[in-house]
Amino acid sequence: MSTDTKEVVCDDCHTVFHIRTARSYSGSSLGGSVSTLKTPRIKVIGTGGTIASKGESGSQTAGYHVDLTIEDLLSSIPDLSNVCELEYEQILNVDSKEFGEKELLMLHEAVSRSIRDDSFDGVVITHGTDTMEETAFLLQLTVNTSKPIVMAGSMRPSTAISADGPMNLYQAICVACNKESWNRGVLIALNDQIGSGFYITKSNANSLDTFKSVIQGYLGNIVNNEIHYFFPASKPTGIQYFELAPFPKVIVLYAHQGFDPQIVRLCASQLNVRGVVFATMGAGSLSKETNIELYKAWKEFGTPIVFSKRSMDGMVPIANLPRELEIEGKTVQFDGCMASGYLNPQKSRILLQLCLGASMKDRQIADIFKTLSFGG
Ligand SMILES: NC(=O)C[C@H](N)C(=O)O
Repeated sequence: MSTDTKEVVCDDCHTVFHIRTARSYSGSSLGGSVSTLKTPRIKVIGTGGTIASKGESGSQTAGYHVDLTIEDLLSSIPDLSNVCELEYEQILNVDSKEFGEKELLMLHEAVSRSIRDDSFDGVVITHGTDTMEETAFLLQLTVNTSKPIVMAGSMRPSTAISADGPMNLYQAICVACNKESWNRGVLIALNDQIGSGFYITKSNANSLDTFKSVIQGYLGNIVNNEIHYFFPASKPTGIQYFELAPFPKVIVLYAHQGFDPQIVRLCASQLNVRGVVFATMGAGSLSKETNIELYKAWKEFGTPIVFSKRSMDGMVPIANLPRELEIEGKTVQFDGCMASGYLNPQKSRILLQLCLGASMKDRQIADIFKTLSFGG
């Protein structure tokens, strides 16, 4: 494998990045799973996460730290030269809890640039699993392409006995090489399964079998180098694309018994919050008092409120929104509330940010949620 290293300075934050590119050349395709005649060419973008982490011993599966480059990771996979040509780029090396606007913009730029490059057949992103679903959702709504974008991560650090990273990354690269992966949107390939980045969520904080979208299901399965898709290629229902604009401040509030409704006013009045997503109880339940405070915040500060849910599965239907409220004997119309449909709070937050970034008003935002998050 030949390697070139170049230094690039980020215009935005002036950070110096060492971008390493390497190519491996190969002959045969992989166990019948690669259906292109030419050897696929894949861009791998490294951002960090547990997959790039090291612990002190083989049995340590918590308290480890990011310490491996994407080059280290790729060189731990022996069979890659039989699969594709690849080029890699390290844009970040952080735990995914550190992802914010700056990191997302950097990743978005690197993905868009790689997708525009006709020489690449697909893109693989290594990423921490904690916020992988958020990044996948954002990319899904901001990068319009038929090429596969596949996210890979791991639940065990590279030093663990039975580390899952190398196989997960290998499989993600195989998924990106596969012609059947085109036109399916952003994919998350982990633990032998392929899921839609639009819907899938991390369901277990520790287990290898963590990414689930129980109602929507998996798109495919990977066994012994074979990739099996269960359905023909399609993207999530109602998909549409947004321009990336500066992210307006949108927060998620978590509802519970005894929730203090004053928090809503505090956020809107003191913290410059432009939108609120609520992880409601059940399918849109908030106390009467909380709904009244939400209405007041919307009236006074124009803060749209998205009603999402604490439960991993199910949805918030429009019928459960508090569209009419009784306040001091008068009935008021609360048009600033929207139902998240099937989207969880963290994905709803990103959608609300994209809508607000596009200067959309309440009704347009409600329409976007209806089109995008109700599965048609
Ligand atoms: N499994 C993981 O990747 C968790 C890690 N904390 C991260 O998200 O970066």
